[in-house]
Amino acid sequence: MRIDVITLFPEFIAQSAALGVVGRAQERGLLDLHGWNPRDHAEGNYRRVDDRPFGGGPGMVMLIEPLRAALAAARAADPTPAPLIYLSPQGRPLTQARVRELAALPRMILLCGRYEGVDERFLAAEVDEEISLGDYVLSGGELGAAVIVDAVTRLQEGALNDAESAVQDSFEGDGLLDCPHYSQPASHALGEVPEVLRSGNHAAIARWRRQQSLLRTALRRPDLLDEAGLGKVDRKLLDEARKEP
Ligand SMILES: Nc1nonc1C(=O)N1CCN(Cc2ccccn2)CC1
Repeated sequence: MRIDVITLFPEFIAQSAALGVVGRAQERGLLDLHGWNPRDHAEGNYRRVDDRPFGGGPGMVMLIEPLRAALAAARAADPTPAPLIYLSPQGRPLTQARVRELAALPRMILLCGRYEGVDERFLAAEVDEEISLGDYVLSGGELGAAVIVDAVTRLQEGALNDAESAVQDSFEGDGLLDCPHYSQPASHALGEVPEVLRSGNHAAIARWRRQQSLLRTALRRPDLLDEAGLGKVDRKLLDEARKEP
């Protein structure tokens, strides 16, 4: 998969993608990541990329022409069609379902806004989709871009080893929250490891983990439970867990 990121801080994107799974995916040729800085395409001595908003008000707005030139350079670098996705609070909140759809694309171009945003004429003319990381205010779109790069790269074939795939599946597979996890020591001042996890009874362990995921989801994210469409077995497990003291 190829991802192009239009950003005033391409080094941030490169550094955030250099580590762990994403760094390994780049080494394996599973991810082809490119940064495009509008400032490299800005005219004049000061290479302006922003200016004051018409109508007054605080902050600055990113100018059309440097963005158009950076986008043109990105598209000229590779003929593969790609949607232009703008990270913004006005976008659709990012979900794992959308991540899965994006991960299936051959290429995408991510636009990271700074300041008060981008000239609306550029957005209207060029942006295919707006995605929000969540209902809070960041300093720019770069963190959102880094999140999308990470989340879609993890879904590229060959990006994860078996253990990492199992973790991904355990969280993503059924849309429930993960169960609690424990390791050494079995006994600690902070508490004991649940006996079932030390029983060696793999059926009982699987049942306990499923039940804990269901209970945790019911308590913390009942909205996810509704979406999960539980069957009879899961409902019975959850009812049993809810009755426990
Ligand atoms: N929440 C988020 N999920 O994605 N991005 C954000 C986010 O807060 N930001 C900060 C403002 N930037 C510039 C901006 C300002 C106003 C309108 C549109 N764009 C975009 C990125």
